[in-house]
Amino acid sequence: MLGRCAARALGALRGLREGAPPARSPGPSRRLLSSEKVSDENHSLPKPCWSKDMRLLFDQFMKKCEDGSWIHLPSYEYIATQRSQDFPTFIHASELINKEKLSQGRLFTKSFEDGLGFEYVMFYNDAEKRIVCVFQGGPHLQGMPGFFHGGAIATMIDATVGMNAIVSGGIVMTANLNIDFKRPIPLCSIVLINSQLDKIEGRKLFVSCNVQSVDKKILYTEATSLFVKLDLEKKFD
Ligand SMILES: CCCCCCCCCCCCCCCC(=O)SCCNC(=O)CCNC(=O)[C@H](O)C(C)(C)COP(=O)(O)OP(=O)(O)OC[C@H]1O[C@@H](n2cnc3c(N)ncnc32)[C@H](O)[C@@H]1OP(=O)(O)O
Repeated sequence: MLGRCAARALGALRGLREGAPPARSPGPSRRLLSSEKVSDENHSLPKPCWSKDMRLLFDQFMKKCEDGSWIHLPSYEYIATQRSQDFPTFIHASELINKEKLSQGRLFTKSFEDGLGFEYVMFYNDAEKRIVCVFQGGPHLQGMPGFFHGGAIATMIDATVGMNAIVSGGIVMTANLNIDFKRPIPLCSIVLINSQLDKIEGRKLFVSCNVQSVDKKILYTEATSLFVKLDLEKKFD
């Protein structure tokens, strides 16, 4: 059975609608703060740009979801801020945030054309409080020729441990992220990001992770992180 936090966070990720379809859906466009129309497409479903191996891993994890021990997490390009009722103070009280610009906000990892940047899908195990992210990085994530940029790896790590913290604890922000880059990751390869919630102390959530090759023979990266649950009474300005 999912914990309350996880269920709420998952509900938020699904558009804050109980029972909203997690599947790819051509459904109605969302209306953000401006009149701009945006897509409701769930990007965590197979696309033509996914490699055969990525698709295979997706199918394997979807199989694990059948008994309910794993959950396939949806992901969207846009977070409709007026629906993010869990952090109204944080989003709406700050005079620093230009509402028109906010309406154009787009999740960083979803701002590349299909196949060129971050292609990924995450699976969550509530009993073990962990997430596995299957990540296929595209050619526009290059750093040293032939390898992924360290910032791109850090981004995917932050997204994965961040999601682990959100589904485990609610609305959090990254306070600290330590990364050991042990081996360069070949450009366009597929890797597994294994994230684990280690402990919760008050508002602090400690999450660790590693990045491995699909056959688990190569340990590319290790990381530890601290997420702090937002104090919704505080103003960030
Ligand atoms: C509706 C749902 C929608 C969901 C939608 C999902 C969308 C899909 C998202 C995918 C996932 C993306 C994940 C990306 C996540 C980011 O990228 S977040 C962006 C980067 N992070 C930031 O910009 C955060 C900037 N920092 C801050 O705003 C504030 O420092 C924080 C982190 C909120 C903490 O501030 P605060 O609430 O005032 O906390 P504070 O009282 O100072 O400290 C609380 C405790 O934490 C400790 N602490 C704080 N900072 C540190 C630190 N750096 N080191 C060690 N200890 C620390 C303090 O010592 C204190 O400890 P105790 O005394 O309680 O033992």
